[in-house]
Amino acid sequence: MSKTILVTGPDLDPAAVALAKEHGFDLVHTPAYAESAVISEHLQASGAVGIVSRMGRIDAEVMDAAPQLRAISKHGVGVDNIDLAAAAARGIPVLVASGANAVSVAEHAIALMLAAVKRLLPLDAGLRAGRWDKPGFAGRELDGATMGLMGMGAIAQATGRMAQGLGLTLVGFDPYAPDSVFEALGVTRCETVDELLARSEVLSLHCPLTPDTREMLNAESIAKMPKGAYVVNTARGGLIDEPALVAAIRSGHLAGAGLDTFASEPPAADHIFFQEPAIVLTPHIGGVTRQAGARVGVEAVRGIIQIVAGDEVPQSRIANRKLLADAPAFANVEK
Ligand SMILES: NC(=O)C1=CN([C@@H]2O[C@H](COP(=O)(O)OP(=O)(O)OC[C@H]3O[C@@H](n4cnc5c(N)ncnc54)[C@H](O)[C@@H]3O)[C@@H](O)[C@H]2O)C=CC1
Ligand SMILES: O=C(O)C(=O)COP(=O)(O)O
Repeated sequence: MSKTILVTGPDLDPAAVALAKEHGFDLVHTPAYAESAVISEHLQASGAVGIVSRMGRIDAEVMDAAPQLRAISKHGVGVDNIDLAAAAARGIPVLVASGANAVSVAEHAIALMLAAVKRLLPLDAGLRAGRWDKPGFAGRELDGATMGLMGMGAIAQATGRMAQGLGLTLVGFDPYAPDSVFEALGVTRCETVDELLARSEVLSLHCPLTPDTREMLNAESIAKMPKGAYVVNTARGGLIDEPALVAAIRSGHLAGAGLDTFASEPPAADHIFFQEPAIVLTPHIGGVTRQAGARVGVEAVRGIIQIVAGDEVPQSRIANRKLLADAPAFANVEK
């Protein structure tokens, strides 16, 4: 059996590369943001038994190009780019590195919030262009404001803790999280998304992108937020109807936004966000720190090594565990 792992995107952290090498695995790469057909070609040419998924879709077509494939490891958490059902139908576990990048992404959410609320980028740009934009400027304090957390998982919890340090009060919505998660952090549980929206002076998105959450923030739902509120999105761009967000800022209903992710990445050069100075933008970089990169890379590679070796992997790390349990025995894999 081949001992090759295909990474869809840039190099992994050196610690992950070393772990692969130690276990006799080679790492090969596709270009960043490769189309499915290009990923398929790389899988066939390399005979890879595992994929570390960073960029690009891993769909049924890709899996069918690689009957030798044993495991798919997300380089992180969000598996919206992977067809979980197609993987389960082929007996392929999809692994996630839960929590491994949570602190880095939470720090990024706080940075985006502060940059948007304190208008750091327009003020910096004005100063560099020779303006002293102090007369007439009125910022806002965050102490005492309410932050709404959409999703109460690892990143939301870390963001919430940091926001509490700045004096924000927390409310949250997560239909799947137990009360204990809210209670441990002192977060008021909202029973509906509408209640969350109505209470959020800063709304920070931390839920996965699914059919239920796609464009959950649109013209209608934004209208339910308080006037002058801010949106922070370090989760997935597809959670937001992007033109509706810009329209709400231009109408004065929202005061601004801090966004790390786009509905389509990388965005087109003329993306509507680039014309709106009240939006602070970063290129899906929240989890890209040396510290998180080491933890995530090692977890991602370790998961593939364990599956290939037939070792137990904690069920909580398998994103398609329920689908796998229901799937017929897989006949198409080289054991
Ligand atoms: N910007 C970046 O670099 C990164 C972005 N992400 C994104 O952040 C998301 C959250 O990551 P984690 O907190 O680590 O994941 P997590 O799995 O710990 O938490 C996600 C939470 O969302 C909840 N949820 C699911 N459906 C929901 C719904 N319809 N409404 C409200 N809540 C819902 C789940 O119950 C869970 O508690 C990921 O799905 C990913 O898309 C993750 C890591 C890096
Ligand atoms: O964990 C996630 O879902 C991510 O978005 C991580 O992205 P990355 O592979 O660190 O560029």
